[in-house]
Amino acid sequence: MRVAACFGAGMDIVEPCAFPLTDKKIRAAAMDYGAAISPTRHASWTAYQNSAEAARGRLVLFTTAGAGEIWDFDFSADDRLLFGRESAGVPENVHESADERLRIPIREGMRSLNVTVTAAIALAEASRQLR
Ligand SMILES: C[S@@+](CC[C@H](N)C(=O)[O-])C[C@H]1O[C@@H](n2cnc3c(N)ncnc32)[C@H](O)[C@@H]1O
Repeated sequence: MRVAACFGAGMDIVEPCAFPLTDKKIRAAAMDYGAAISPTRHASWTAYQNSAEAARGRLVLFTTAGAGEIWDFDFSADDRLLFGRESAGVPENVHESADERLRIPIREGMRSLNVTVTAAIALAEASRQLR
């Protein structure tokens, strides 16, 4: 939430979320950034896909199994950036729903970045391109 707030991005949370998020926990996690961002919650992937939030732009999934490197990708202002669970990434059907699948290259032998770091790198690169 802090990363999204700092980069001026909106935020959606699609259940099942890896973090046990109650409204109270969301407020606590947001600290004083809560005024700057108010995540929209979706009960399931299907609910998200049928929502107004999902009606525009490309769905750009960040995944260690990404076909393309983030550094070669041209971001658009209405792209929706999608990140997976800390434990297991995204399920196969979500992976297949994405319009684009991007990888942040990391050192060989390293499994993955954590989701917040991934989001920060992705939003920083998108902001750099669209500034
Ligand atoms: C800790 S990772 C999930 C690890 C999980 N075992 C997997 O293989 O997908 C959490 C999320 O961060 C993002 N992520 C982590 N490292 C990444 C990388 N190098 N490139 C693209 N996305 C990455 C993905 O969205 C991933 O679902």
